[in-house]
Amino acid sequence: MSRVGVLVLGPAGVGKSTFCNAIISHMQTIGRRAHIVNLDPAAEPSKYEFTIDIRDLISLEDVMEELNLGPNGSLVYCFEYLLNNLDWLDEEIGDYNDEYLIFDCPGQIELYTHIPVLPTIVRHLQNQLNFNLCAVYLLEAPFVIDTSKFFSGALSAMSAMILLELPHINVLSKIDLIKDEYSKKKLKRFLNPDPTLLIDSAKESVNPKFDRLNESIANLVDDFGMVQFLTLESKNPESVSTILSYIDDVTQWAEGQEPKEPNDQVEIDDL
Ligand SMILES: Nc1nc2c(ncn2[C@@H]2O[C@H](COP(=O)(O)OP(=O)(O)OP(=O)(O)O)[C@@H](O)[C@H]2O)c(=O)[nH]1
Repeated sequence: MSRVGVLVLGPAGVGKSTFCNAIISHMQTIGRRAHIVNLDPAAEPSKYEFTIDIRDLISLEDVMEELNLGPNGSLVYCFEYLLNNLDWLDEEIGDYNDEYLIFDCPGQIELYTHIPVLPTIVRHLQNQLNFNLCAVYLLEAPFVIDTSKFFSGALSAMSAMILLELPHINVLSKIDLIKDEYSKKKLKRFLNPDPTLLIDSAKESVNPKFDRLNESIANLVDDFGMVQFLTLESKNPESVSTILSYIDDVTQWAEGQEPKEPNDQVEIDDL
């Protein structure tokens, strides 16, 4: 018996729900069972039905209306409410065994970087419900092709990695939006870059007084192995399938397989 949970994380609008739908669709096609767990109390309707939906427990709209709070305060309230009612989640998850649960998380990254909501849920899923978990952290490819934005995105991914302490897969989403050769070339530098190249590239566009800071960040990101990104185009089944195979590996779904080196399969020239 094994339970696999995939936490899909990343800033607002990066393509988390689209990826959740794409992976469910792909798994259905190949005859595997998976379900979406919606952890966003403000979620829009999805193509696939949520098997478990936090909005059945509490919704952002109700909290804003009844407690007269703003959207951020209401979101924090919803999660504190969930943490006080984790038995609801236990009951909903019930007996889902031998299948994937894909957790579609809200885009407010402070929920995993500033307040310990997701770390608490993660420990609960691991310790009480025996989940094998991994985090898939999405960043938008068109956003990160500037070095300074890449640093900012990589640091936010690293922060989630350190806080959640889970096997972590970084993904650059919306790769189909990188069309011109110049941008493709720039993006290629970020898939598995040399820190020296990152530093040189930062020097091209950032005020020299930040050189030492950028150098430290590039080395830190490199030391943590954080600069390895897979690429995702949610409409492309092959791209979704590649990410699924990494998830299978890190969650040991497919036993006996050697873990792959991220980026081995990334062929930016094929874009
Ligand atoms: N071109 C392109 N657009 C995409 C891709 N994935 C998602 N989008 C678009 O990006 C927008 C946001 O996608 P969502 O899946 O709602 O993003 P999200 O991260 O779940 O958003 P929040 O729940 O608000 O944090 C939508 O208009 C999607 O159609 C992709 O691979 N390529």
